[in-house]
Amino acid sequence: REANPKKQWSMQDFEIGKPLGKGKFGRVYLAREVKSKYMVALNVIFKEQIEKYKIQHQLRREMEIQTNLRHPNILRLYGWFHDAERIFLILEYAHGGEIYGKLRKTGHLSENQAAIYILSLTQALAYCHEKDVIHRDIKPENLLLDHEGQLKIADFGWSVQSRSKRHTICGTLDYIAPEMVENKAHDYAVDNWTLGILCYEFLYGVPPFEVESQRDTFRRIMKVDLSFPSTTCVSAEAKDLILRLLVKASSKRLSLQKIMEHPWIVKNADHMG
Ligand SMILES: Nc1ncnc(NCCc2cnc(NC(=O)Nc3cccc(C(F)(F)F)c3)s2)c1Br
Repeated sequence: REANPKKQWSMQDFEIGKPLGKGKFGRVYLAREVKSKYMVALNVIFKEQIEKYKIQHQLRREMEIQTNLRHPNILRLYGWFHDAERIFLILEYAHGGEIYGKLRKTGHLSENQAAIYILSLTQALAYCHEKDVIHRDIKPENLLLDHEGQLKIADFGWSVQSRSKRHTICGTLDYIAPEMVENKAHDYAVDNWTLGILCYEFLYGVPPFEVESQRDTFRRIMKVDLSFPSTTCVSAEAKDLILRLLVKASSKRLSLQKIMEHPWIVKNADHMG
């Protein structure tokens, strides 16, 4: 069912329900589109916040990027509207809420569940990278679950259209210096690093470099100071995948394609995709 893209939406089209969570600059509510009775999530953003932090361009970029993305593991942005003081994002409603909640409740996920989520994330990121989109802010808070437990990447508020568009526009790549090419590769590889962080967090219940002070976390990341607590039993294959993703040299991180073929994924993700 495709929302009519041309339609001008307004508050009159929706009945507002319970709050679903706190957004960055406002709140998210469950809402029902009156005519179709379709359930959506309405993200209410206050204009004075957007103006205060001068992030109008980011919000506009999210809308442009999101309207072109269609993937089972990417939360849909159906449209938006605004009134005098607020902007409303009309979003796909993820009935299962944030993965964060599930992780906090269970402590850590089974290898099977973790592998299914990592495979879904990898497929969604492969799709984004094909469209020259880098999310850059993949974290448990931005990962939602639909009514079937399917993972949905949400909140492209920090994503960018990568520069590769400009390369192709200028036609030849012959004159691009290696560091420029490396730089492009570097852009994409941030999401691969994050997959390693998430894989660790799904299996151990905490991110690998979490320590009290921000400074120490930064130091541990730069040293890739990684250890696997023996308190939680995790397979050697899972550790192998994490070690191939948490690599300082961005070009040396396992590619999205190679993640999908990794023994731990092949063995544990029963390919729900
Ligand atoms: N159960 C649920 N089912 C569906 N959704 C839920 N929560 C909303 C998840 C989001 C998806 N997309 C988002 N996008 C933004 O927030 N964008 C945004 C907002 C302000 C400023 C900016 C910017 F200016 F910084 F770009 C960008 S939030 C929940 Br809980």
